Amino acid sequence: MYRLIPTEDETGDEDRTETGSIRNQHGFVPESDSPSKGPFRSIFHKVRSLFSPGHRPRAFNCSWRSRSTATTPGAPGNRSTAPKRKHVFMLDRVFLKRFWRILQAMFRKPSKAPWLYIGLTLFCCVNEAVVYYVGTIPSRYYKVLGDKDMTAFFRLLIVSLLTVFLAGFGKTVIYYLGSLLALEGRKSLTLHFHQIYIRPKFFYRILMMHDEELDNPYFLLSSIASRMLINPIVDVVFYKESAEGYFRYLHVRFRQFAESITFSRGEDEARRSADESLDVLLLTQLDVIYKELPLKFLQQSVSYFGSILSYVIISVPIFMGKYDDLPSSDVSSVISKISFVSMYLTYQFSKIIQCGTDFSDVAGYTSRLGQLMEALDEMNAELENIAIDFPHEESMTMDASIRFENVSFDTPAGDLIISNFTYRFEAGVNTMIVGPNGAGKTSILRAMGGLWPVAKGEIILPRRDVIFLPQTPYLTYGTLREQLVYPLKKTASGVSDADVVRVLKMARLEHIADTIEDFDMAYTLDWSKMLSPGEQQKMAFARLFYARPVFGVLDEATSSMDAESESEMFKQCRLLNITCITVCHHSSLEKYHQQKLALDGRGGWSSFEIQHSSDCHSDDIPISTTGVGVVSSEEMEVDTLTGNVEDANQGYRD
Ligand SMILES: Nc1ncnc2c1ncn2[C@@H]1O[C@H](COP(=O)(O)OP(=O)(O)OP(=O)(O)O)[C@@H](O)[C@H]1O
Repeated sequence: MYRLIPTEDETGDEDRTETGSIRNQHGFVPESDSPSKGPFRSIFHKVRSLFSPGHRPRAFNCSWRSRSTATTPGAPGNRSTAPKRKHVFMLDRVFLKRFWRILQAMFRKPSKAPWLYIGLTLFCCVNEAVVYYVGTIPSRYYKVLGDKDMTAFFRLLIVSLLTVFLAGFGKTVIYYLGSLLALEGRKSLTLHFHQIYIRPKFFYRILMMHDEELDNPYFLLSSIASRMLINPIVDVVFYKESAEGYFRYLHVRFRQFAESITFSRGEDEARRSADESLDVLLLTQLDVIYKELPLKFLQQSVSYFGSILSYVIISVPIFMGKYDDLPSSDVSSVISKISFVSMYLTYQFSKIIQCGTDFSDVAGYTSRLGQLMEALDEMNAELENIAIDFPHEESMTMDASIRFENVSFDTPAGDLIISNFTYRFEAGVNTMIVGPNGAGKTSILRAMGGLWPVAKGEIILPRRDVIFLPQTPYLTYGTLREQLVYPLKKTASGVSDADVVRVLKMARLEHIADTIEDFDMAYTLDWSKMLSPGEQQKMAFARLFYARPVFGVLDEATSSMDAESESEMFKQCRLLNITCITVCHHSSLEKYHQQKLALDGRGGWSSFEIQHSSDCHSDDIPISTTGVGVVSSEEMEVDTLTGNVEDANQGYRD
């Protein structure tokens, strides 16, 4: 039996529940928040609220930076009072800055995009000259036919056929170069994002971060037409892209949780949310269509107007008698030429207007990409500013240990996890971390792994000798050999077949070695679908046994295994000298550990040596007490496994 003093803030846990930003998240604001003018308006309103700064899909809800927003009106945790702020994305200095960054990313070395762009521009210029020449051909026909000049006619015929082919060839090359440029641009931009986004520490952080309001205070003097016609489109294109992203994300989640949804008969709910998000998406698309209508109208009108204008222009000199001296064939030729030139000019003018529509799309995408880039920048700066962010890495010394020195840190929502925590995980001493749900057991591991920053103190660990095993391991697509060496795919070829079989046997997965004949066959099937949850956890242990680190940090890593397999995993760890730091809920795991670290869920903690006599469970004696949770026989009893104050020791007696 052991006792803990609860910290002064008895309500801490409840507060966390109420203000924790992940608790109250829905894709949409409550109906009461929506305008009451029918479902159409209501859904439209949802479009805005869905992508308002306060909204985030569930997995994206946390940020240390936005801690204050978690408790302010309009923050995710207070959805019902969220003000409906409207984001407006405009053509302004921020847009230009973002656009410039995107261009830099697209055109950076070793991309072929710059050369393609230069080639495309040159070709377009040459082709424009050819097209112009083709356009003037009919006027020459008027002339040669009017003069009944057969030689000139056949000469013109050959020349015009050649130029027409040349123009067709030019258009095809332009299409080809344009497509290559699009592919190359996409490749360099995506590689750029991969490079800055999928990398240590960053990946997790960015997925956990908040949407930030990246409004800008700057405005450039853009034209009135742009303000009136293009800017509204930029705005809606942004929302359309967001809606598209959310819609796809939802479907990815359905795929991921298909089994759970089916077990809980959640198909109707899934369909409802899919339908709803489709409504939102379609409405944003409709919005884009409506907003583009004025531009389309202008564009179409200009092109029709051009054809009439040409005759208006030519009528002036004709009625003024300027061509009275010319033969009628020459007059027809002049009329044809002038009409072509004016139609050509109006066509080019309408293309400029078309560019406005296209550009508004580009501006919408730019807003979205720009926001992502800025968020990544901020995250980067944040990481660099956190002095004690990533635990110090040390190479292995004789004194192998993981040390927390006076460490305090909070959740991203600002709730205290642990305060002044000084602790040493010794190599050779298996330690279990226990405490009620939400006490911060996994958070300690997050801090250890550098996923969460610590506000104070220092964590020192021999990082290369620590491997983390989460409750749900990540299984990659690929061969069995690659699965075992994950994440060091390149080293897979160095693993012999005998080694593969050996570690699989240790992890009680020998049947997989029997089933799979070729360890290098890349299975297109998802491994996580081929293996049961317990087998997936065993695969993670197989990786651990292969890597043989000094510390294996196990976050409920055996929760899906049968008791015998679980025991086998700890036995193998002992044989391989892997020290286990285990987050768990079951007292049955005590027999594999020598030390216990108990969190009380209020920032307090305490540590105990586990006595391994047959009836000793209720007699655990605290061997060290530091920090907030000071042990005292006079204080409240807390069962650190269940977190249940009344039920203290019940689990042990059982
Ligand atoms: N990304 C996050 N943003 C905000 N709060 C979080 C986040 N992740 C966890 N928390 C909060 O941090 C607290 C500690 O979470 P943690 O996962 O460490 O608990 P735990 O002790 O491992 O719980 P369990 O026994 O249920 O696994 C919880 O209150 C949880 O709501």
